[in-house]
Amino acid sequence: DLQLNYYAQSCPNAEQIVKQQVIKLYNKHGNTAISWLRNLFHDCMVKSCDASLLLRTINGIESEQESDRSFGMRNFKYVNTIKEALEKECPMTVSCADIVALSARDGVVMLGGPRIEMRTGRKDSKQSYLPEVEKTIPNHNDSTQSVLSRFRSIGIDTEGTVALLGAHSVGRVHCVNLVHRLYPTVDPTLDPDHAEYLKRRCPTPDPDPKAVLYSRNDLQTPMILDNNYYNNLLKHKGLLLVDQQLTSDPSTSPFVEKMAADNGYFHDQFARAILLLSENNPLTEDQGEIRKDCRYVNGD
Ligand code: HEM
Ligand SMILES: [Ca+2]
Ligand SMILES: [Ca+2]
Repeated sequence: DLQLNYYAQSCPNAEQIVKQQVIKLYNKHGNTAISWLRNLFHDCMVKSCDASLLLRTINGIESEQESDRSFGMRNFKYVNTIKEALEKECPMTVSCADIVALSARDGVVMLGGPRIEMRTGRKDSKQSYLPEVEKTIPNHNDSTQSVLSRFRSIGIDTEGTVALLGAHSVGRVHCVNLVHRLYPTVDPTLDPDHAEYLKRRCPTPDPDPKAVLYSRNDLQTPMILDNNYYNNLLKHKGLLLVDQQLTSDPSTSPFVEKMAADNGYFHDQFARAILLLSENNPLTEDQGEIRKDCRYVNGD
């Protein structure tokens, strides 16, 4: 079972080492902290927080990273940096799944978000579940009700789901995920001035998917996990349809308004929901393994 400080005996410095690495990486590449947060969502939502996301395509394994839903994910190579630091101190002891969880927790702190007390003891999967990704991770233009039902299926309520989408207070969106709101006509739920700005960022209706054209989610505080996301939604400056629609669905709009007015309330709800997400269906003792390299299952 998951417990606080699971590695107290087996690797007493484990959590400290993850934190040190997250800080070091943040100081070199600030956006690694953003990646750790998105990794938690994409790993924990698919089956379990089991590092299934981190496996590469090889030997019959089809990586979840190859799904369209994983578009834009970055910095996977720096997970290995964290793992290597742990292997040096305690070989084969700390799971990649716990690295996903703890790095997200520490990344959130670097981004000015809440401190979250997380339990550990997750095991790593022996599979990556590529076909499951589209069944569990919503698409950027799904309806609010379909998004809510996916989160509800892993025990996260409406308030928690609205808070989790506040992760889009940091990071970026590539033009391929935006242009349908700009061309041929501008989505009427998008602020016209913001639409002009986005058209300058994304000048053509069919961007090359390999091109790096993108816009930042939150122009005011792009690197801070704050409630400015909700203020942007109220100003019709949400980038994805799933973002903007939170203001028009009567089941979510009251929470958007409350979170826009109160950053402390947003942080409390965000912390609560991240905890639920991070404890979705963990693998226990005999169901998984501790990978030596987060990219590959252990060889025999
Ligand atoms: C309805 C649910 C969600 C959908 C459809 C969704 C979709 C997306 C899309 C399309 C992008 C932009 C990818 C790109 O173009 O590069 C993105 C970025 C991001 N998402 Fe979500 N997301 C959802 C929920 C979440 C949740 C729950 C979290 C974390 C708790 C999260 C964290 C992030 C982060 C941090 C980024 C920025 C990544 C970066 O800049 O590298 N998202 N999301
Ligand atoms: Ca997983
Ligand atoms: Ca922000």
